[in-house]
Amino acid sequence: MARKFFVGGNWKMNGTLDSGKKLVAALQEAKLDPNTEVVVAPPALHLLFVKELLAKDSKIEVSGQNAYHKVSGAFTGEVSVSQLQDAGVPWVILGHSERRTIFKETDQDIAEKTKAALDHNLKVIVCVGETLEEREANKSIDVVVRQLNAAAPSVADWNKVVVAYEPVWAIGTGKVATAEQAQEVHAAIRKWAAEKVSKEVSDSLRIIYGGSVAAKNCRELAQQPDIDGFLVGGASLKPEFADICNARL
Ligand SMILES: O=C[C@H](O)COP(=O)(O)O
Repeated sequence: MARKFFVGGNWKMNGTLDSGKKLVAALQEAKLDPNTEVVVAPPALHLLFVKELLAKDSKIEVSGQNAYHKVSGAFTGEVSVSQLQDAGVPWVILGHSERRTIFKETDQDIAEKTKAALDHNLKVIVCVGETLEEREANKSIDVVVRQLNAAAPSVADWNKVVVAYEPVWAIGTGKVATAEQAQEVHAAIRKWAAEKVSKEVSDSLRIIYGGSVAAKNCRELAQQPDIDGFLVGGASLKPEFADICNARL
């Protein structure tokens, strides 16, 4: 089954309203591959502004970078899944390694958030990936499988999920995983899906790669059989993001 190429731009905690406006204008002017699904994740404060700017080009959707699983209440500083739904934000990134490492989110937290997001009709980019220490101990696949096993019971409809493999050691470091290293883990994720979920889900699940993706390395990665797109950090703030969206052209 052909899986639609997916490229997410995670702007993280960067930019201003003005720089967001310029990024949107650049995307609207770029000639993007119509066979690529493009999603951008601005900071929470900028989400609605960017969504409104993009409305002229409905092909590009917006995503939250995180959400809290409770619907409402005394959770100062959080944005809930239901608030994203209410605001018409269709996607949310969950389990990003910066949430796991800096903000100490656990596999259980991410499972709860995933369930809540899907229950509120959001589509979810679930992130998994190992640290450098875990890779050096040959535990990359064990770690990713552990993270997926924790999230899987929360998923009733895998069509609403994209899995992002993001080795922590490759994020923002300029050390991109080689195409072979990334493909090996992506193939293991697809095998996991076939065994734990179903062959049908395994065939259709989009597994995207994140970690220092740039215009100069995206094409080789995009040619791997189990790499269905990218989650891009730093380069999503630059004009080269359009080239990354067009990696399969
Ligand atoms: O969400 C994106 C990833 O953390 C990758 O970030 P990066 O492209 O800056 O390495």
